[in-house]
Amino acid sequence: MRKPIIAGNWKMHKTVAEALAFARAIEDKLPDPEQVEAVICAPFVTLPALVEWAKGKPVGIGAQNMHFEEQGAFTGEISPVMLKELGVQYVILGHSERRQYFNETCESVNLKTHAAHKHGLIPIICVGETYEEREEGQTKEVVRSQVIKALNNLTAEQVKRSVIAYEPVWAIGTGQTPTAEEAGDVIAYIRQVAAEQFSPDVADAIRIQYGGSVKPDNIGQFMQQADIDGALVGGASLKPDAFLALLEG
Ligand SMILES: O=C(CO)COP(=O)(O)O
Repeated sequence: MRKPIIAGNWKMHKTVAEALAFARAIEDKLPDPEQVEAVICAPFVTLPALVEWAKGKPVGIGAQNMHFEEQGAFTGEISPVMLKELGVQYVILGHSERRQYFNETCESVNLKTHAAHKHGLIPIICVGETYEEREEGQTKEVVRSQVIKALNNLTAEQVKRSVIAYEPVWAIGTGQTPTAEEAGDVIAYIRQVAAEQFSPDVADAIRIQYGGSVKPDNIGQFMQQADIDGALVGGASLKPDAFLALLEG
């Protein structure tokens, strides 16, 4: 059985003070970790305070990006070693905003995925088609290529520990979503790609989230799809009540 994983992606929101105010507002209301894995992916500068706060609580803390090298002359970058030392457990890789604005490529996502596993971080690997690609009927082709490249040369055990987030680019921050059935269909296809690239056993273990305009009032329909194992949520994860409602499904 795959445990659902609901992750908030705060993007470039919240100062340390705001992050801690959020943390205090949810800390007594977090759900049973046997039922759902709750994760907050926050800006780098808030991670030390959030990791400290999260100790012993049923919530994991993640970063939103990292470099693939352990150290070096990469001004402005953060390495997996630095995240690991802090006690960060997850890292979002290949988010469409990073692909669009910060030159992230399928090749760098693959290097980062290997680096994440080397340092014991769980990668949340984002894939998804643009509006134009969807209009041209290329959704599955695009997603297939992104998944195969991201997972290239990983071991079966590493893939099983990875999380994939299917985030159609046109659904991010727009209030538009595919239907739950459409999202479920693409996610089932991603599982099929993982079965071909690795094995049915690996495909059965890897968790695949849906992301893109997920809110408390629509998460239930996505979670009802057999192949959808959770959600990666932007805007709606910023408010304590909404985040708690998302965790309740
Ligand atoms: O990009 C997203 C999560 O990574 C989705 O953002 P929204 O939930 O704000 O659409």
